[in-house]
Amino acid sequence: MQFPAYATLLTDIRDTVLTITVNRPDALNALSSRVIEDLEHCLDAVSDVLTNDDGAWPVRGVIITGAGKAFVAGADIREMTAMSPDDAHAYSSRMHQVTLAIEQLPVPVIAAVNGFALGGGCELAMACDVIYAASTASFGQPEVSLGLVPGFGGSVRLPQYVGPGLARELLFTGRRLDAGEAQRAGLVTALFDTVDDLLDGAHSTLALVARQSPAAVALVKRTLIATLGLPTDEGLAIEAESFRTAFATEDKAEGTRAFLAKEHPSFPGR
Ligand SMILES: CCCCCCCCCCCCC[C@H](O)CC(=O)SCCNC(=O)CCNC(=O)[C@H](O)C(C)(C)COP(=O)(O)OP(=O)(O)OC[C@H]1O[C@@H](n2cnc3c(N)ncnc32)[C@H](O)[C@@H]1OP(=O)(O)O
Repeated sequence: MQFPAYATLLTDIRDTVLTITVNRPDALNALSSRVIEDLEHCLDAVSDVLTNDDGAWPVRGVIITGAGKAFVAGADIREMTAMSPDDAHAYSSRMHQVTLAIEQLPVPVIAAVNGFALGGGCELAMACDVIYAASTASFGQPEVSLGLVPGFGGSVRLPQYVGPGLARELLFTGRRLDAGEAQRAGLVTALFDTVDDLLDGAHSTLALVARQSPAAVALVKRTLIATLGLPTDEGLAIEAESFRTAFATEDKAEGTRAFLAKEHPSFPGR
């Protein structure tokens, strides 16, 4: 799978794992209009390749990380100074579509947070399926210190990650969490000493995913997102439908066959 050269992103595919690196280190990878456009195009390209039904899965997992000492230090404050309220609403809506595009990718997306994940950076990480962090990472939603409020999903996703009480404290104070506090709060799933260990850890997790049924992994991601926050009975009804869907897949036939034959499955991917 080939990607065009993006002005603000680096892309690299290794062993079916696509790594997307936000690459504006001089501005701590701040989300400019150009970064947003590049993210939209890159995610569209991945989605186009993965939403066919030929069973080909050139990408089984995605890592999003940042170049230099930041993951993403938020929306570009320079660009926002001249932004009108209507433009701000339009960009917020565009960024919401970026988060939804990440959620709709049929493969797991790991945010490998290597440094500052603030404002839109923390929100980008929370749109991913799992957040891994290096000990150098920090998180926060400092929008109130700029006279702003979150515009990239933080008001919705932060309470889902850390609970309503801590989310309120973080959004009201704008204070940061270091990597350890972020892990204890449930925002970070795994903590690594160095950025190299962080990226290796994310690759290792996605290598384990790549050994599983692509169709089942895509289906369970879809189910997790569809049921998030629903009343239990409604969530269970969606799960039952997903269970039905799995039984119609070639992967289910292969997975159950291989187990009984005491073989490793060779999943068709559909
Ligand atoms: C017209 C089109 C506009 C499209 C763009 C806007 C899209 C809007 C989309 C909406 C969705 C986003 C909504 C989000 O919820 C809102 C936000 O994210 S608000 C911003 C939140 N982030 C912050 O407040 C962090 C700001 N940065 C800092 O506090 C500090 O930089 C730091 C991270 C603590 C690091 O401090 P230092 O180590 O001292 O480093 P410097 O401060 O010197 O920074 C180095 C260099 O980077 C520049 N920079 C840092 N952060 C940003 C930023 N967010 N935007 C722009 N530039 C940034 C900083 O100015 C320095 O540059 P230099 O002075 O060297 O030129």
